[in-house]
Amino acid sequence: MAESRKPVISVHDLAKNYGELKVLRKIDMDIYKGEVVSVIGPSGSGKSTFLRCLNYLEELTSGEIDIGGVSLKGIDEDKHNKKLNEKAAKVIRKNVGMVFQQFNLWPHKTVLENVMECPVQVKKANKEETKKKAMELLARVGMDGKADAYPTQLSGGQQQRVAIARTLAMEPEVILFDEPTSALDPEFVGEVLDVMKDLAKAGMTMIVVTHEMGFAAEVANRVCFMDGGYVIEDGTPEEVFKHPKSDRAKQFFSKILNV
Ligand SMILES: Nc1ncnc2c1ncn2[C@@H]1O[C@H](COP(=O)(O)OP(=O)(O)OP(=O)(O)O)[C@@H](O)[C@H]1O
Repeated sequence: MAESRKPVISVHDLAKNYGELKVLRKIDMDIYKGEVVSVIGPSGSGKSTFLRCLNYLEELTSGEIDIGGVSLKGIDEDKHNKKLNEKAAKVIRKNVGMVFQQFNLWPHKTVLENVMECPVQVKKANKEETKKKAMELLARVGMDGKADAYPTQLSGGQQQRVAIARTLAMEPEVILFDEPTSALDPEFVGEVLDVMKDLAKAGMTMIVVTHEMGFAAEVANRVCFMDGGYVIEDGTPEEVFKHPKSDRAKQFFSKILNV
């Protein structure tokens, strides 16, 4: 049992500065297999920066992130950590997928090619097998009928579902979602959330920066409320939404939940 409680991601004393601006101040967090963590908080509180540090899209100023035994370390402690981080990131990115607000599909590749690209190029996987698997993943997100379409021929919701299939194609252990529905017209939000709900049900470990309080309340089993570069609430949706300890969270929820 002890083995299963080993965190998938362990964040210790993480800080991130942009010059003088202290964006993340001191983050300590362990994330376990199968957890669906919603990261919420006011604009500018550091949510996206935190997520981006987890797969080294941002350099860490200080502190440490451990993912599956591979570490990223702050460069304030030792400048040489930058080189080590770059090496570590190559391993980490194979285990940690990311879904972006703006989908980031390759515009000149078809839907199927988008999903096949990383396994074939990065993992050097067999093309025929990858194609079969890519079609299964497209079916899983309801996009197998559009395998030969190009991204510009799709709605935002459809593009985001393809982006999720593309991420799944790398068989990640964890998926990071950075405001995956924020760029969508309201009518397409539900279809993307439904795919994310299915992933959560299937046991995928997910960290989701979102303004969708409904998703956070219904699907997440853990909610982290960030403010000013700190995680100031961390608990079940019930605990954080209904019984926040901090005045800052109480204020924030009373505004957005209209209570
Ligand atoms: N590359 C950068 N260079 C300088 N400052 C940055 C950079 N990226 C983010 N910031 C600043 O860091 C702070 C936190 O940004 P971040 O995007 O992490 O916040 P957020 O909580 O995700 O906000 P939002 O909900 O509006 O997306 C903001 O003040 C932002 O302007």
